[in-house]
Amino acid sequence: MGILNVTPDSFSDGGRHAVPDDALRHAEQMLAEGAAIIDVGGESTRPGAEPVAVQQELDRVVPVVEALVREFDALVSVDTSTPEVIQATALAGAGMINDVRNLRREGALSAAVASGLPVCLMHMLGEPGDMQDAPHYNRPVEEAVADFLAQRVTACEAAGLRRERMLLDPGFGFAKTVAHNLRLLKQLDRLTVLGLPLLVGMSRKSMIGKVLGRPVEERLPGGLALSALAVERGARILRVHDVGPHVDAVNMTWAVLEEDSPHD
Ligand SMILES: Nc1nc2[nH]c(S[C@@H](C(=O)O)c3ccccc3)nc2c(=O)[nH]1
Repeated sequence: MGILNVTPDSFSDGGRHAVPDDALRHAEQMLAEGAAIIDVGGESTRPGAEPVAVQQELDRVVPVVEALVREFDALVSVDTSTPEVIQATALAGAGMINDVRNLRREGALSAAVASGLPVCLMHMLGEPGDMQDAPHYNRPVEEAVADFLAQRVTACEAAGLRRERMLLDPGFGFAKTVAHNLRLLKQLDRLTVLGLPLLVGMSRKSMIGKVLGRPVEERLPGGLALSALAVERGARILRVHDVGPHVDAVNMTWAVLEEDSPHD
């Protein structure tokens, strides 16, 4: 899953129905490098960011989804928590909803159910603005995350979302310390018991920066190690910036995991 950030300053004419060519070129590059999914999102998850106005998010995201579906026939995932954006992008041909707030916004869950699209349910406590204020769990974090996700699956199922339309994501970096993130990856296989595909997003995140002391532009080697470990422990979708290198890391990991010739 290649990350496509569509921020207001990437538009030439203030964002009114313009599709930034650099967004399309970036998506084309990621698809050429082997991305199966393009994740289109505004900056709604940046900690402390002021909430984006609905119309502004629509103007920013819908034209890009339309262009990606038209130009590349790619599976387009939409990174949004806004019901109107879920509805509009589903109509525009989006193939998946990626809401880091777990459809908790008023109307989001019903919009997701009505869209019939697959939904990624991700663990996060609180909101991006305050989630990193000394996150604390009074039990092993992987148990807290597994229980949270199991509860979200049940709640979404009760609202009409079919289980085979759900993906799970432990939410690396959301309301977690570095130790929480490392332990969550070490125990990632425990989430596979829920029987749903796992999506993970660790690319360029501070968990890499804090362990290796690397700035965000030098975190690819650390990220590749995490991708290999995540696949080995059951992840099936990796949300990344540098698609090509992660495709190689995943293919290398699969070559090892699938090797089963007992002898030459
Ligand atoms: N499903 C899924 N969606 C995601 N969206 C993101 S935004 C994140 C980033 O660093 O990319 C981020 C976090 C905080 C501020 C800015 C950007 N992370 C994930 C993830 O881990 N899983």
